[in-house]
Amino acid sequence: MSTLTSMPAWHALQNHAQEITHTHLRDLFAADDQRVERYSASAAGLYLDYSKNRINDTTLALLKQLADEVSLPEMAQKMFRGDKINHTEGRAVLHTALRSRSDEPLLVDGVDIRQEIKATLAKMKTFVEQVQQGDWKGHTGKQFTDVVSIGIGGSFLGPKIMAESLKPYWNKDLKCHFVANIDGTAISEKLKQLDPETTLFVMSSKSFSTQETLTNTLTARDWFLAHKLPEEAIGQHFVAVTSNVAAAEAFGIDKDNVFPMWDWVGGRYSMWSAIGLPIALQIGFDHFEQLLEGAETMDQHFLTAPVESNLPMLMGLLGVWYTNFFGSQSHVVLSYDHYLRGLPAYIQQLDMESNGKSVDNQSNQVDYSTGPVIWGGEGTNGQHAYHQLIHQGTGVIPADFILPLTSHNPTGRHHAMLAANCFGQTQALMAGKTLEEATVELQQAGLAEDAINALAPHKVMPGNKPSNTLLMDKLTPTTLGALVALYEHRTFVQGQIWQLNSFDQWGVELGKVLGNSVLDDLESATPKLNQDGSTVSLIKKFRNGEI
Ligand SMILES: O=P(O)(O)OC[C@H]1O[C@](O)(CO)[C@@H](O)[C@@H]1O
Repeated sequence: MSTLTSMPAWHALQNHAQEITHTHLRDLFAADDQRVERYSASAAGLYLDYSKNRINDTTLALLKQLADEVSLPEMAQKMFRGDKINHTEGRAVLHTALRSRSDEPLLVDGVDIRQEIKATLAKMKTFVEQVQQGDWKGHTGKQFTDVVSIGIGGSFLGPKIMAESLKPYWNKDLKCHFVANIDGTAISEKLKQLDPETTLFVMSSKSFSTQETLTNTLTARDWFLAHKLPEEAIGQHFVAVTSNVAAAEAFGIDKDNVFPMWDWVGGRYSMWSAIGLPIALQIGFDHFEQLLEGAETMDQHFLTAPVESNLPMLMGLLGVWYTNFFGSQSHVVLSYDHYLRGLPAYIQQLDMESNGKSVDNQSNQVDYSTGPVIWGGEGTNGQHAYHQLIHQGTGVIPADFILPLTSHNPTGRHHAMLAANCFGQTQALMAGKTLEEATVELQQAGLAEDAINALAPHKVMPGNKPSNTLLMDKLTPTTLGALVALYEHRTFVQGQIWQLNSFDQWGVELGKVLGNSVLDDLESATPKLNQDGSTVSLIKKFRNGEI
């Protein structure tokens, strides 16, 4: 038995789950007209209603006890102060420092990283302003109209989704595009739309060794030079963001055009660093700073608020409650805002790359479930698709509903209808529809008894399906920064409970290595073909160009 599953709080939660599983959320609401007041909290411009969860005061007390037994508050302090909690890579985890305005020195290996962060932000600000004002132009003297950000994983999804989410704040004279995939179609389709004279490329790679990013950058460079622009123009049109400045220089990027980042920032936590340069180019540096400010406010809330009102703690602990005591294997994130349609994919990367692990911090195989599948999409679209499974499927799929109260595009009754659908879904998931209610409905519709008996069970909605509702006044850089930081800390909370290192990602490495050996076999005149039968057969089909 692992340390976690032998903790007193874990046992108490197991027993408590047996009891509460017989209680319906409907009854909990009926018994307590103050339930939403008691089970809601606000911070950093966000309001969390967690009353539609299968919890009572005992649940919360036991989850808090579990957090204490795994020393969660101390672990959070360790992360913020720069202890090397990413122990498998020997690295500190300091994305929080990127958005902190504190002047107190923060040392990593004897270096005060506050100064490096400040200097990099200043360099970003100058660059963004130069591009916006046309002081940094293309080689032929034309102002930039397009930015192509080339990167993948954490060096892609954060910038892309934040830029997309903040469209109302865009600098209208500049359009950021994003290319990640090694599929040549991605970059080819993008380049077809662009004029090299007015295009700026930002190459983002923490390691500066990622196959997709290096290859796409070389393709972009070839395209650029093929348009009769000289080699010496590269310096004006290509900049890089990396922690490996030497490799960027060796690749041909001018040293002055390299924006540094550091190994104490995980890729999926890096949009707050210079990896966020495309965001700053798209929305302006002031708005980028507001994004950081929103995140910093959430950081302080996470560090200081008691568990009962601590949004990341509550959301993280509730996730553990369902994963480990109700057998939930997935968690759905539903954005009721078109601009936030990409957020579920961002949280998917953040959470699944962080907590998709099965070996604990003591290097033992875990004997409990860890990170669930994170998925989701945009409301109301999902209501006409996968919500069916959430309502009437066999498992428990906890859901987060996210809604800004004010739209950036007030249009007739649209926003009220959007909100009504959002709230209505949480109500339906919670309350459901009983057999008696379904029967009465069908009787009122005039159906015969046999038909009612056959149909009514299909119309039963079990309800008792948990959800959180997250509201904000409006989607702004500040509230978005707080929202993303909330999910980062939620991921941290769960990783700590599960005793995982949420900051490495060894699992993706094997695929990269094998991919390279397969590539040799696809291209070599004398392939080794020493893989398994299936892989060899696939390689041969590719080489022959026919199935
Ligand atoms: O920024 P890099 O070093 O190019 O890495 C890109 C991504 O690749 C990964 O290492 C996983 O493949 C991510 O963690 C990272 O964000």
